[in-house]
Amino acid sequence: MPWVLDGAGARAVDARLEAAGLLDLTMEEAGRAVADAAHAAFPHGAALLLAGGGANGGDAFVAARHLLTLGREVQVLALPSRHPLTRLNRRRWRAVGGVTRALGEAALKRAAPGAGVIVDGLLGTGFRPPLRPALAGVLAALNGTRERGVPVLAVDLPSGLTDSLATVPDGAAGADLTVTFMGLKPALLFGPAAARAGQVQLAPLRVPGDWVAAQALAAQPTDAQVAARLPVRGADAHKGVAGRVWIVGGHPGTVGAAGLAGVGALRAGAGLVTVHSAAEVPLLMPELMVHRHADLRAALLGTPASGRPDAVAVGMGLGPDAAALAREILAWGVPTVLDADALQPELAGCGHDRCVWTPHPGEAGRLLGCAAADVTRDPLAAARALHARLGGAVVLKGGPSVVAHAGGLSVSRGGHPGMASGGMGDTLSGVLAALLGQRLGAADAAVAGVRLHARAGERAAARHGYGLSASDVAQELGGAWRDLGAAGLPPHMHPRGVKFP
Ligand SMILES: NC(=O)C1=CN([C@@H]2O[C@H](COP(=O)(O)OP(=O)(O)OC[C@H]3O[C@@H](n4cnc5c(N)ncnc54)[C@H](O)[C@@H]3O)[C@@H](O)[C@H]2O)[C@H](O)CC1
Repeated sequence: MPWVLDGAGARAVDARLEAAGLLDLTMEEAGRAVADAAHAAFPHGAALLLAGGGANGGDAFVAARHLLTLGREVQVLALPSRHPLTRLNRRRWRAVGGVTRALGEAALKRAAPGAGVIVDGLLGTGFRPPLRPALAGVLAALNGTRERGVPVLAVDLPSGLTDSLATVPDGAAGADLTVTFMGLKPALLFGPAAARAGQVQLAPLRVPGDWVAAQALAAQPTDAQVAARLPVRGADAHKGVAGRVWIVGGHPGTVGAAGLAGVGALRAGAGLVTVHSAAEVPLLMPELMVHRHADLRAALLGTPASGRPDAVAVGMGLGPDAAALAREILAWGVPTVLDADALQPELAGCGHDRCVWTPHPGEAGRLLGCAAADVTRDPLAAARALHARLGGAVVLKGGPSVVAHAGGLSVSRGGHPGMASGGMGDTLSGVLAALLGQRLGAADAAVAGVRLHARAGERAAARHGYGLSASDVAQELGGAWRDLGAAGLPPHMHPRGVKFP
């Protein structure tokens, strides 16, 4: 299981490693992983390693030693070594004949132009902004060299990024490849910080798995683990057992939202999908049942309990009265997806444990009473706060999306930037409602639905290129299901029982 781990979590694991006398071995393994990655990705020319005073610099000294044994020409520029293991590995570097010169802006500018790769081991999880002026010039020179075409490999995270945040502090370095240890740092997953890190490789290191799991902020389930959450359908299934789903949405001007949610639900396996709207919703698929109601509220609330669906998605393009209608639907107690106009602060406390709430950062800010920028700065904290307020499962949409539920946080993998287009969230709501209708709990539906949708987006991008429509993505949902490895498996072979948060 790949974990998401911030600097505080990594330090807690380090403390256990140190108490066990293993921290030196862990740094050796970390530095060796850096050397192997640098040699594989940038096999030509001299390697120039930049070592800071902390343990991040210690990793760089270890990497220098291993690059030498791999036959590379190696230069090291270093700040004074403060961490005991950094001093130890600096001595070991000298013991194998390595030379260390003092790092400064001028020394870097002299050494960098001929390098085949620069390894940035200046600042890792121990960095606290703002950047001190003495290092600002060094990082500016590093960025300038990279812009002129010399590739940079960052150790753990690019120097000057804050491990747990998606924002980029002034003066931070960029990298082409980042080799990170034990767990993915949030900065490597979200927003502009992630864009600075280039390609990310996780070196889990041979640390007891439960030590890392105990400190992890979130999980990033594999596709096999996601597949284990998808519903299993017997060979004798019929539409009545595959879930009756209602889509409640649409308003003059936003009728497509409800139709797209309906398509998402059908493509994610719902047995019967009915769209209820106060407006004329286009019939995007003839298999959808579309009802226009002069009085939507009266029509829905007049339904006897026996006629209620197995799952509802409410809010997509629903318009100004969405919160009142959503409140009454929530009182039914049926599994419910709340999206778009139904994501209103006054509904906090009205939900139940079979609800999935699907805000994007703007809607999340509205629910939390903060700016969208506060949400995108620390999406894990925002998702946790939303779950504390709303319960059930929360899908904080983004690239990647975060799912918060009673078992913890889960970060989705994959997707495609072309999915940033109108209607994509409506389709997701339909997918989630379909999974709830097929008897998945809120957490399973949220984790599996988000990955299914992201995988469909990857497939749509492969087929259509960059600009993707929600309809393109919906068409790929069946293939995405198959890609995840779940469809067609008979129940006794289905990989259920894999537990993860
Ligand atoms: N558990 C693991 O994942 C392992 C990680 N390792 C590496 O250890 C670093 C973290 O090491 P630490 O000594 O705690 O901190 P850093 O080396 O990142 O930074 C300390 C260094 O930075 C200076 N500094 C702090 N803030 C600023 C600032 N604003 N401006 C300038 N300089 C600053 C500070 O003075 C120190 O000198 C982790 O990232 C991994 O690379 C280990 O290898 C073991 C396993």
